[in-house]
Amino acid sequence: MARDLHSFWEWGRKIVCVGRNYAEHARELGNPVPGAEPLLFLKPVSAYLRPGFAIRPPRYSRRLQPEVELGLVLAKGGSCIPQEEAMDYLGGYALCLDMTARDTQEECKREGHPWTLAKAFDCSCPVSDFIPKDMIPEPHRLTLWLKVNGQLRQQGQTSQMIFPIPYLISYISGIMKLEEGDLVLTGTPAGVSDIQEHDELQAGIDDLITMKFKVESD
Ligand SMILES: CC(=O)CC(=O)C(=O)O
Ligand SMILES: [Mg+2]
Repeated sequence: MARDLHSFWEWGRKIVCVGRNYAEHARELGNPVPGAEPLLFLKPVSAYLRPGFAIRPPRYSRRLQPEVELGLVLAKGGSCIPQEEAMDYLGGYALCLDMTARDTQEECKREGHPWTLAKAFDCSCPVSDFIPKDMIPEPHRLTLWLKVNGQLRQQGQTSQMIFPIPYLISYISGIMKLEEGDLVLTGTPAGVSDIQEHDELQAGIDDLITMKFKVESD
């Protein structure tokens, strides 16, 4: 039986993240722009954080950065989904922050380690309410934005994605089975920057949806 996607973060399965899907963001961090294939990493479902709860930086990081991203919520599962059918597997969208311990990530890159500590800690995936698919008829024509204490830090168009949504769903499902309730983070546009304790983050998709989070330490 189909489950209620409006609470996908309560029962959802995996969070698959796409990295460097916006060329300008890859360049701002001195990273190569992906060639033929997207860069993927995972977050556990324990990473979910809902508005009303504070973002708590991991104890080992001094450089926490939010990355505003469009999330894709899967309505049904499949393997090796053809690009032409990919949008039929989508139930809707969510606005997400891919919280990143940037200093830890730099160290992981230097040491050749996976990004788990930098990307998969508790609170590392703040997520908005579910947005049904029919509310966004043109997902490649959206503006994603992020303000910190009222100041605009990130603003980018989903039209700038290197790998578009049908390609991502098809590509990921050829590697790991996608399941109902899975979330795919599609990468962040340029403008990432550090945040501090007591900062207030506000993110949005155009004027369609917005969400707020405070940063607090224990
Ligand atoms: C360098 C990164 O952290 C990649 C990433 O997550 C992105 O959205 O791009
Ligand atoms: Mg990201």
